[in-house]
Amino acid sequence: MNAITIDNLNYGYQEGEPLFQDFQLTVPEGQWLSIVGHNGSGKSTLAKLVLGLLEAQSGDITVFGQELTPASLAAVRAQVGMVFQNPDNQFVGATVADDVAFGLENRQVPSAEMPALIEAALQQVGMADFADREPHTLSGGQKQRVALASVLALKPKVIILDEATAMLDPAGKSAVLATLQELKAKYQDQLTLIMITHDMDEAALADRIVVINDGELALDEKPAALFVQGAALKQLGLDQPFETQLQEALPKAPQQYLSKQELAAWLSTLKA
Ligand SMILES: Nc1ncnc2c1ncn2[C@@H]1O[C@H](COP(=O)(O)OP(=O)(O)OP(=O)(O)O)[C@@H](O)[C@H]1O
Repeated sequence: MNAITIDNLNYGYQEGEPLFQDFQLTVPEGQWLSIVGHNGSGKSTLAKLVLGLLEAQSGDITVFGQELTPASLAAVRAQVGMVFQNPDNQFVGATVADDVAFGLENRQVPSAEMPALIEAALQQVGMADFADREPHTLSGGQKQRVALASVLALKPKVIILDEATAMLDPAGKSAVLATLQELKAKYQDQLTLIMITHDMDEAALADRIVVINDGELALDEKPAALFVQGAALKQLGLDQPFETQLQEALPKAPQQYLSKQELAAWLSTLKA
């Protein structure tokens, strides 16, 4: 089954200025998809269209077989969670636990069931010990993990992360990405991840990367196949990952794509 199908999507913010024209994208259930593209290419707009925060001028968006319409909006949103870029704009609760509770209350989960659900969600992101903390006392990475817990508590089948690590320091970013990897390992095909990012190291974690360029799907590849396309990426305003640039600058390096770990292993075989 497909998690998301976007068919012949047409959307523009202004009349006569289309951003997406007959746009197509299918995301199979359980896939980890990265969406990359230069600033203003349409990535966030696409996420907002899938969540029904924006309404397409025409075309169909289907989430697990259910077409997105005003009538199905609530049912579709129940399946799709979203984590945004700014960790400070995502909190409504006075404490971490209150914040996770907020979404559950909206879903009218009986209050007797809430403590266990909150505890389980916080545990999954390694934040169970912070339940009573005020969100403003957390680091950026911790805040994003709580935002993820608030989404997870609602048991979504799809999580969209829109530049969710962009404002984090390296440690915060690593913690969020490690959490995502753990979640994916745990839920496997039960969880579809769509990660909008500028960061190629982050995109490398996905099963598949699509490059959006001015509302068009420019490239659609597995990470290893995308990263060797340096010239095409440059033309689309993107860089290869650092290790791929390094590999290509080394005259004797293997010609095929090497991950960071594989390149390090190859470098360590070289004699001084
Ligand atoms: N509310 C809006 N009203 C009018 N135009 C908008 C609005 N939001 C975005 N746009 C325009 O639509 C285009 C796509 O923007 P979008 O935010 O989807 O791109 P993006 O790929 O997510 O960019 P970034 O990487 O900078 O977040 C841009 O040209 C942007 O200026």
